[in-house]
Amino acid sequence: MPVATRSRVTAAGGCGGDGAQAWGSASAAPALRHDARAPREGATIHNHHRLKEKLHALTLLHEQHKQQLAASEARGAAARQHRRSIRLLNAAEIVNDENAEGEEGGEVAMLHHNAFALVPETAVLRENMAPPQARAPSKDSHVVLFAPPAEPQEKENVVGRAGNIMSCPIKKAVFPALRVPRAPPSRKLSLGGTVGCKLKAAGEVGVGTAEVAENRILVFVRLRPMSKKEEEAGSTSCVKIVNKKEVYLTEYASENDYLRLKRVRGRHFCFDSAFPDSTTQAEVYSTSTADLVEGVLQGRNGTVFCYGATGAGKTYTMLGTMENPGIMVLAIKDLFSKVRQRSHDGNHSIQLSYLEIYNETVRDLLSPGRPLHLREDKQGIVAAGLTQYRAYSTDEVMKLLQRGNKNRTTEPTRVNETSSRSHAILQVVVEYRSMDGVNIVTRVGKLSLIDLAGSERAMATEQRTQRSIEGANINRSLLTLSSCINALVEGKKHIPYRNSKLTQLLKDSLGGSCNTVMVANISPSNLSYGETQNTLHWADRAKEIKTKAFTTANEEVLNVAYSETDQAKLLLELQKENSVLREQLAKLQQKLLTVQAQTLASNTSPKQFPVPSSHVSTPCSTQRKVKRSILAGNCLNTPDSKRLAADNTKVGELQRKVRTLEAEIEKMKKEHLLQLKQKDEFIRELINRKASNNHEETCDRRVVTRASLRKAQSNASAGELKSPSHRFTSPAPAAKKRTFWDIGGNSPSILAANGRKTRSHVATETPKKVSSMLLQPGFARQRAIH
Ligand SMILES: Nc1ncnc2c1ncn2[C@@H]1O[C@H](COP(=O)(O)OP(=O)(O)OP(=O)(O)O)[C@@H](O)[C@H]1O
Repeated sequence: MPVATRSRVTAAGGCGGDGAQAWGSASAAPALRHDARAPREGATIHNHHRLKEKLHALTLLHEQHKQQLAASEARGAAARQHRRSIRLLNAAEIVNDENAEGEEGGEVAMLHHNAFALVPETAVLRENMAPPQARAPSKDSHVVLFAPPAEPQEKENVVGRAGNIMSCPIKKAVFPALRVPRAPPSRKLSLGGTVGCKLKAAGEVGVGTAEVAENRILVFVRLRPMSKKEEEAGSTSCVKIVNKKEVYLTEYASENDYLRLKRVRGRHFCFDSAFPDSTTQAEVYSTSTADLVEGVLQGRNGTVFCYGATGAGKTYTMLGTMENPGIMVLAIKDLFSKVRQRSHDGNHSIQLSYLEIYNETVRDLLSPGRPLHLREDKQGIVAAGLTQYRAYSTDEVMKLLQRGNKNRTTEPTRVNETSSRSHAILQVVVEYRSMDGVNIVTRVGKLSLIDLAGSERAMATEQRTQRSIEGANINRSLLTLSSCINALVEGKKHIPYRNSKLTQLLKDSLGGSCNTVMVANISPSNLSYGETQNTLHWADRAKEIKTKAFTTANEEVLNVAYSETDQAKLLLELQKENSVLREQLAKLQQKLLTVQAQTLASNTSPKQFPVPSSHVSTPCSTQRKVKRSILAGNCLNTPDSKRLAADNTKVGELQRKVRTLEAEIEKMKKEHLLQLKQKDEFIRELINRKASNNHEETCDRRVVTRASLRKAQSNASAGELKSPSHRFTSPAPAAKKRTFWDIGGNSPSILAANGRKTRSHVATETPKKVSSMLLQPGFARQRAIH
């Protein structure tokens, strides 16, 4: 962070002097108290003298002690070994070193403890001198020797407020020279492994499920391995993960700095968890994020953000590589597997969006285009027009992530070849619906996974112009982040969220109802000491941020009586009625055809009779002529003519009947068409109502069609998250909601004109150089750490 840390440093060499004072005063205290009780008159000079004598005696005693030590060292120091082992035992008790450090770590710890163990003896007489054990570490081994920590009067990071334990409230315990920072109080709504016990299983959380608890941001620190570049530059390790919670930062004076030579400065920090460089991605995920994913499934919002200097390992932690996927990938996998396990008790839908904040503009990474605007609505701060994808499988999400990462702005810096110059936020919204008797239970949880841009100072990037602007903007947002953290810690009423886009989007995570985790990434190199110190300082501050007690799940219960189910039923009934009407219409049409066929047949039948040729042209002419002949009275009363007349009458009747039927069918047709039209309109209206309800309630902008309804119903009946095959192949066009921003915004020329580079640009420009998994089917940049 741009704000300099108030470094509370301790000088190892100085500890001797301080130790001597402390020791001397501690020993002399009873005498002083005794003297104070003595009568004042005539005793002052005498007391002073006695005191001087005592001090002298004590000094002598320690001289002897020192000589004894030297002698015992020469003789093999059997007795001292015994004493030391006792002290080590004591020290181990105090440190409460819970972790089972490896063989190597154990060795370092021993050296550490030995250094502390000998301090009282050596420190007394050698003011401002480092104890013999606190020599400079070898470059090859990267073993850090720890000097005794500072005395209490040197601490500035003491307990601030009740309950807020700062990083270094090191207490003098059994062994006076060793002070151990107390672990931060565990979050009451504990997410560290106990969430499963505290939170009810999915489906059991009812409305207003309450846990009266206070919440605070959990802070983890992750140390990355030393990079090849750093090794080549001859850097040494300045960070030590002492145990599962403690980090010790050491600053070595340069060889030319005679004033501070041998005065090794150090500082202890304590976090919810500290990950050494050997920690796997899975370990980081399970400790930091797994419980948040569980919470999201139960309707609680969760945020994880990685903070640290450029090249400290933020993107590695968040995205990882193909071989070692990071938090984002592991969280998505976990989410889908959990949803699958619970598919029997409801319907889950997963939607995601991916955006970046670059130079104070918000961009959609999945559908790049024009900048998005932030606005506040019921759900909090949202980016208007951001694409929300409905995802059905992990593979689909992976593809979306890869696509988004290619669009992310990157640039090489001095420290990191493919440095992310923007803050990236992946948001996953999980919606759960189930029927509970007559009620529909809806639960919505949002998981935000954030990879922040490097918090380096301008020097670290060694760039001018564009990089300087970027740096200024990155720093602006991170400065605002630090201001917000400060304001939240100090309990101020006004929190300056609006000062940057990043803090606006993080508003919920920092000060809202959200389970928030911060992963502070640090480099071990002493060349990055300043950045590491800053990162640890802000991580330490962030520990104190209290988020609102998040006791109730984002859950809603809808009465089925007048709800979606009712509408769905009505729709079904109407559809049924429609199909019945259609059937009726088809039958009538069939009937009409039959009648017409009969008519035709009857019309043609007179041909079979021996009719005078003049009468046999067409049925109509026949009829006319017959009529005429009858009217004229010139008709012969023959059997043939009688039959003809009867046939004609029959035909006439049939024709009338046909005409009546035709008219009737036409009428029915019209009526049915009208009815169908009305019903279609009604259905459309219902659908619109339903869609607007959905939009208001869940911001689900899908357009519901009868087909989708049927699909949803069948999915619900199957009781699992189904994945239509077309969604696997190309989810993007189908799921895309935002069309406005697409107009001309995605052109590479526009991006180039903006002076912004994305990973896809990097991929096209320098295909050989890029070993990044982000640019290939993978996730994060891959750079060898040797
Ligand atoms: N824990 C780790 N184990 C192995 N390699 C790591 C680890 N952390 C980081 N690295 C490597 O260090 C390099 C820099 O890491 P990364 O890109 O994640 O840094 P960053 O903090 O995101 O930097 P920037 O802010 O500039 O984007 C990468 O090559 C990455 O693979």
